[in-house]
Amino acid sequence: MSSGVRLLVAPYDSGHRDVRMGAGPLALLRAGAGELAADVRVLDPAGEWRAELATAFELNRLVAAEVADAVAEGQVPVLLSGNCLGTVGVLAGLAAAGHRVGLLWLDAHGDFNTPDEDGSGFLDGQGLAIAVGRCWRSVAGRIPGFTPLPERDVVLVGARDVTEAQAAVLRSSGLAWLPPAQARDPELLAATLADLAGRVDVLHFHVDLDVHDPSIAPANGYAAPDGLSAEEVRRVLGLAAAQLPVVSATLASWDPSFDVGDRMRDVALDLLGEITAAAVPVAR
Ligand SMILES: NC(=[NH2+])NCCC[C@H](N)C(=O)O
Repeated sequence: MSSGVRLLVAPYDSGHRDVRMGAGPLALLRAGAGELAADVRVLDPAGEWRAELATAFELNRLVAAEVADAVAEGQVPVLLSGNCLGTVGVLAGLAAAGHRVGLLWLDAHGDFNTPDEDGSGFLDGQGLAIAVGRCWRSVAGRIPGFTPLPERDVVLVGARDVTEAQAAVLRSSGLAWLPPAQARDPELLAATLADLAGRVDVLHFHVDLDVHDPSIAPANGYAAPDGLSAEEVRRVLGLAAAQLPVVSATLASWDPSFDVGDRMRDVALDLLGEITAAAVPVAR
């Protein structure tokens, strides 16, 4: 039995507080996200100066410290984040427990861009690339506990809004990429997760809410068609939890200004409830 969820709230998007996707975490908190948690911590970098790269990595250091502390207390860390990049901090914080961590990353995008190829200049589109050590290694290396995850320990689920160039990079990488059609195939999904379970001991469950189909409501300004239903996302969680202990989670990238009748908000809250029920504290 766990001593509960420690909910970490990182209300930033690209260094800006409580705007755009950075508004999602506090809106979820106002809608009751903290009710199932034993502890809620809102994270803010020290000082006044904010800059996209520096603030994002400072947040990651705060996340890593909180995650390490939560794990030491037998709690399950769950991060509500404006940016996907926050998962890098969660992975770093888990490291102290000494397990081989697998990463299940649900997203409409690959977030696998690297700076020299990324014409958009959007740091958060590089989050998964950072997690596996493809870029920003020096600043990521200053997150306590950070070590790049082996690509073969990553499963990317639901990514579909990818250019040909991005797809080529994903295909030639070591990670397993299941676009929506494959992600909807329970047997393929279970086999992919079973394969992962042969290599890792525990799992981090990462969800960019834009993995969902925008017919629910667009999760953010990057939403793309042919996404998963809320039920399909919950099924991914269920299949994952059947194979591996899910020891932490991230819900990221919900921009409330795109929501319609609070539908994506409620999908996020439901999923948070499912995560709270399914997750277990990492054994130490
Ligand atoms: N973390 C995110 N919100 N990522 C969205 C990235 C979108 C952008 N079009 C890309 O591929 O590169």
